Amino acid sequence: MSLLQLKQVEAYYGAIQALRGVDIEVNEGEIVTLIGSNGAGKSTTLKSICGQVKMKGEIWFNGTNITAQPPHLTALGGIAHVPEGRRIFPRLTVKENLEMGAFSVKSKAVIKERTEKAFAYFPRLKERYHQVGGTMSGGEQQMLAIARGLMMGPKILLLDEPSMGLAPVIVDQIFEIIQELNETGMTILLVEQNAYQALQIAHRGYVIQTGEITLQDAAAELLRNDQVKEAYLA
Ligand SMILES: Nc1ncnc2c1ncn2[C@@H]1O[C@H](COP(=O)(O)OP(=O)(O)OP(=O)(O)O)[C@@H](O)[C@H]1O
Repeated sequence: MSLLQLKQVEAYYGAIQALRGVDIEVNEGEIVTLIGSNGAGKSTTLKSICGQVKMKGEIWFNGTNITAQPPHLTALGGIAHVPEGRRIFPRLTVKENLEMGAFSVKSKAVIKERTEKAFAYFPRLKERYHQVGGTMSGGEQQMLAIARGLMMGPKILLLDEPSMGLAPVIVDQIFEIIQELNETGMTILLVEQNAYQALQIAHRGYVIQTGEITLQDAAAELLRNDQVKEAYLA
């Protein structure tokens, strides 16, 4: 069943058009990856889902038209956006960051349960529970950013370049956790420049070039595709 659907999405920064007729569908239970080079429009695609950019076209989520819905409502509605660059609260502890992620959750029991669940995926964060976020390593901060996204109990995770700037061994860990999250039921839209690794864990993928989707296929097919190999896997 289709959980998220972008229909003919166009996005603009003032006079600059960043997306042109983007159609993307994410089914429940899938990892879908959106790959493309610098400036192709990957982050803008996620921003358009979360109401952070001026757009035309339609966005449907879980049977509801959420086009241009403001970001806090998208979050409340079950979409967790983990933006590029690990934007955690650097002066707050791991605990406080996670609590901020659950901003609308009133029940302490639910917050506790979700924190425990997050620790099951990210044991490192449990060890760092009272540490100030900004003093942790890049990989730990990325883990915290994802864990914070989980605190609202979302139906889908939108991940913007979780591998950016991290050492290869840490990237492997992050991708493993993404796969685990998916195997335990989370639907994921993964934006990546690291096409090879993203396609390894994804079910399907889309290629975006200067704001347009130029290819879409099963991830395994994209890994074999000559154009993809030449442009993104070299
Ligand atoms: N705030 C902004 N103002 C003006 N133009 C912007 C803005 N943000 C992005 N753009 C432009 O929109 C286009 C798409 O950018 P976007 O950030 O979505 O690309 P991306 O594929 O995510 O690449 P990157 O990995 O570099 O973030 C680019 O041409 C970029 O220069």
